[in-house]
Amino acid sequence: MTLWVVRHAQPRVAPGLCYGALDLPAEPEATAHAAQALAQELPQGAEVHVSVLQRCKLLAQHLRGLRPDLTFKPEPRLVEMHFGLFEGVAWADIAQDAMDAWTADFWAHRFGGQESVAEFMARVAQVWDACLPARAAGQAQVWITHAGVARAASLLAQGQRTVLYAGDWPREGPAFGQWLRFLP
Ligand SMILES: Cc1cc2ncn([C@H]3O[C@H](COP(=O)(O)O)[C@@H](O)[C@H]3O)c2cc1C
Repeated sequence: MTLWVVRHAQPRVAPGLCYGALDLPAEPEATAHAAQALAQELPQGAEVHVSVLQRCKLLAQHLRGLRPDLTFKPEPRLVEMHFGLFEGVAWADIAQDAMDAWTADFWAHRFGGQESVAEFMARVAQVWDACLPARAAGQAQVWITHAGVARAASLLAQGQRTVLYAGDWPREGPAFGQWLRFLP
């Protein structure tokens, strides 16, 4: 059964800031608009796993109002990758050395000192695997989450669980308020 991976609507953030797990608010109007579109798309009785950051919770809250048939579960493992010391810092103000250290060891380095791509992929893979039995049993699954998580899901859908080189990290992800669909 299908898995929908939905990205929250536009967050309120200055352009050029590095934010991953920073708990930014989402634009209320854009969120309401995204919920309307999603409410028309999702099948009856789907199970919705929601990142615990407020930009995702707000979209889930709107969706709940429109679709009382859905069930919602908070899922901390669907939060965006944590950039540690660099959360809330302008990308332009992050030292080139820090960027280079990450590129040199993309998989295992903790950019900002908090979380590596390996650790991030491992927690997203846990949720992916946990959803498989329900999908196999015909229960549609939905994640309300972030761009990095959606890219991780694209890799998992192809059976790829390791990304050793920065150049192999997917470029394309859903735009704000949009989603990817993974068929059975
Ligand atoms: C390896 C990696 C590199 C990233 N660079 C930016 N983001 C992620 O952090 C930001 C927050 O996403 P959202 O707006 O959906 O909450 C985005 O720019 C997204 O691409 C990354 C995520 C990962 C895993």
